[in-house]
Amino acid sequence: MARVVESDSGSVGSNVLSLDSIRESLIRQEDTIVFSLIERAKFPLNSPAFEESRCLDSGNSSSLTEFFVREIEIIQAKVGRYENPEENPFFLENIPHSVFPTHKYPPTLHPKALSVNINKRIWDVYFKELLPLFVKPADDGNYPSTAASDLACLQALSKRIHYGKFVAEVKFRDAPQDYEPAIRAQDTEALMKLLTFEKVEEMVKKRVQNKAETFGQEVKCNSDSGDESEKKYKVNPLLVSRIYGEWLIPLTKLVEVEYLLRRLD
Ligand SMILES: O=C(O)C(=O)C[C@]1(C(=O)O)C=C[C@@H](O)C=C1
Repeated sequence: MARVVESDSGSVGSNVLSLDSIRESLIRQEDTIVFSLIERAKFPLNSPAFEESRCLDSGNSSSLTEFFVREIEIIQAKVGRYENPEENPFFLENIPHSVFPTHKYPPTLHPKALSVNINKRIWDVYFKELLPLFVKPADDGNYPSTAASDLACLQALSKRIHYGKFVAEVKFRDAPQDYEPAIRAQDTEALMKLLTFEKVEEMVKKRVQNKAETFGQEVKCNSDSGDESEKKYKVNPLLVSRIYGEWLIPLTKLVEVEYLLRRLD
């Protein structure tokens, strides 16, 4: 098995995969996710930005955040973002082709991978369930910066969750004899059982808690580190662990199952 070319951004650049290399990438992505949550916590909820249709463009009814994400995705598509199988747009329907020659990514995934996109669900989960947990319930009117921060979170979460396609592919290649019967039977429960490693999940949750403690602690100017119990964090580390345990890991597993169900098509 397993020669893997991995870039510093933690992305997979070869069609030869291993579970270790994929997990390394997920670990690197934790940094991006934890930092993006910490950055978002600078702003209050600012719910009118994503709840109210405020667009003044004729014939266009969308929230400021939706408008912002759509427009940014268009420009990012034009420079080739979505040629990369690790990236999945939120607004698929208006994604243009790249206007530059693009890198030819090795065809690592089954072609049906393209049809696995749960960004609508991620959008709803993020705004309705996650965001209210870690930002102040207030409105300071600073919607453009808030929307930019939301986009950073959404893209980091979406990439992590859709990485489930790569995890599933490598698990399938490592043990096709185990996965094929469950895929042929379209047995989601059996697939879920096969791909679950509870010990790994526990490690992930503990590690992201540690990262949130390390990256998000308030740094004092004197060398006296003081009483541990007085330490303050920009985002509650236990909450970051919970976000992984209750949302990110289950959604990643959902993507794994959805991908596997199509793997023999
Ligand atoms: O590392 C794996 O094997 C994965 O499938 C990823 C992941 C996760 O989301 O972190 C999901 C399912 C496993 O139970 C363990 C971890």
